Amino acid sequence: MNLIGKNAKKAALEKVNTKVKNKILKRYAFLLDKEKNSIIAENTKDIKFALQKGLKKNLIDRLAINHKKLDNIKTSINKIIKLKNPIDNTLEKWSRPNGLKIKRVSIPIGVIGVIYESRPNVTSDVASLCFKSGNAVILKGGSEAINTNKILAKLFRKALKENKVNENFIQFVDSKNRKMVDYMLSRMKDYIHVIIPRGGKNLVKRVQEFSAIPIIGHLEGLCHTFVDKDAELKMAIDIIYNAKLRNTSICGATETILLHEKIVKKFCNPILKRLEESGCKIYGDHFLCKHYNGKISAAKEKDWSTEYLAPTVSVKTVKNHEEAIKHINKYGTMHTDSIITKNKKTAKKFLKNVKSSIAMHNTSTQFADGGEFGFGGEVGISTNILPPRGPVGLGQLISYKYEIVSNGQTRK
Ligand SMILES: NC(=O)C1=CN([C@@H]2O[C@H](COP(=O)(O)OP(=O)(O)OC[C@H]3O[C@@H](n4cnc5c(N)ncnc54)[C@H](OP(=O)(O)O)[C@@H]3O)[C@@H](O)[C@H]2O)C=CC1
Ligand SMILES: N[C@@H](CCC(=O)OP(=O)(O)O)C(=O)O
Repeated sequence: MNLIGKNAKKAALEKVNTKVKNKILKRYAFLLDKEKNSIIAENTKDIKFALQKGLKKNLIDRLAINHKKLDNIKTSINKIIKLKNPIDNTLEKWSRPNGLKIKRVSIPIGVIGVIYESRPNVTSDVASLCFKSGNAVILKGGSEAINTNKILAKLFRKALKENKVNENFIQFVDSKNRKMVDYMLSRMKDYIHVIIPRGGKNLVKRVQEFSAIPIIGHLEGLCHTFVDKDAELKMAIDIIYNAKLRNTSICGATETILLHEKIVKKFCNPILKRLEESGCKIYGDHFLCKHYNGKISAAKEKDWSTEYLAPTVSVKTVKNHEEAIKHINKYGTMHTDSIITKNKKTAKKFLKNVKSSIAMHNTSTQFADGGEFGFGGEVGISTNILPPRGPVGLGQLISYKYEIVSNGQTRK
C-alpha cells in the first residue's frame, strides 16, 4: 500500500497536456472495445462467485457487464473527452488599489483514494474523471467486482504506457481484504490528499472511525419526495412512480414519501395504488393506514431512517411544508429531496430550507446523477456539508490557488 501511495504521489506531480489526456482517454475507449470479450470473461468469474455467495438479484445486476453497459462506459468516456480541461483556468481575477493583481486558478487536488461498491462502470468513470482533472487515483472497488475492476484498470494503465505517461496515475488495490481500507484511511495521509468513500452505513461508520484523511463522503441516499397541498395529482403520481421505482437500487431513489395532511384522503389512493400495482411494499403512518384502501403495513420509527434500495417505501403525513422540511432535515442524508407543488412560494421555502445537496421542485430524485447534470459522468453524489456537494464530476475534482502579481509592492 505504501508503494502504491508513493507511486501515486509521484504521478500526480506530472503535468500532462489536454491533448495527450484526450488521446489517452480515446485509446482507453478503444482498448475497452478491443478487449470486450476478455472483460466479459473476467466479469463472468465475478458473477459466478457472487451467485455462489448468494448475492441478491439487484446486486448481481449492478455487478454485471454486458455489451450494452460497455457501450455506455465508452459513451461516458467520449463525453469526458469533449469536456473542457478543468485545470489552469482563471476562476476569478481582480486588482487591488495598491496595484496587486490577484487571480484564483484551478489546480488538481493531487492523489484521490476512492472506495466504492461493486459496480464496475465506477472504475472506468472515476479513472477517466480523475485523470482528465490531473489527479492520480487509487481505486478500491467492491470485492465482488475484483476481476472486472482489475482488467478495467489494467487497460487504462496500458493506454497511459502506450502514450509514455506515468501508468501510476491509475492504480488499483488488488485485494478483497478490508484491512486495506483501514490502512488507506489511517496510515496513508502522507500520500492521499482526499478519500472519497462511496457506499452505505457500514462504510460510513468505518470512515468516521478511522479516517485521518479529509473525505468527500458519497454516502447513503435517504431521499424524500414531499407532495404539498398545492400539488397537481397527475404530476405527483408520475413523479413518485419514477422517483421510487425507475431504479430502486440507486442512491437517488426516493425512500420516503411525505404527504400534506390536506390532500392525504384524495391523493393517497391514486399515488400509492400505482406503486402497489407495480410490486412496491408500503409502510405508512396510522393516518395512511386508515385512508389507504390497498395493502399497507404500519411504519415503525426505524422506517424513517431506512434506505431500502428495493421496491419498498415509507409514507408519512405531515401538517405542512415546515414539518416536511423538519422531517427531511432530521432523517435525510443531505443527498436529494424534492417537493411537488404548484405554489412557487412554498417551493422556494422548501428549496432554501432543506439541507440536501440537491433540492428539487416538481421533479424526480432519480435525476441525482452527474450524467443527467451534463457532467459527462460522476464519481458519485457528495453528501458532504463542505463543497463539493451533489454530483462530483470534472469541475468538482479540483482545488485552487491564488496567483498574485505585483510590481515590487510592499505592505504598509
Ligand atoms: N452518494 C453516492 O454517490 C452513492 C451512494 N451509494 C450508497 O452505497 C450503498 C450501497 O452500496 P453497498 O454495496 O452497500 O456499499 P458498501 O458500503 O457495502 O460497500 C462500498 C465499499 O466499501 C467497502 N466497505 C464497506 N464496509 C466496509 C468496512 N466496514 N470496512 C472496510 N471496507 C468497507 C466495500 O468493501 P467490500 O467489497 O469488502 O464490501 C466496498 O468497497 C447505499 O447506501 C447507497 O446509497 C452508492 C452509490 C453512490
Ligand atoms: N448516480 C447514478 C447511480 C449511482 C448509484 O447509486 O449507484 P449504485 O448504488 O451502485 O447502484 C445514477 O443515477 O445512475
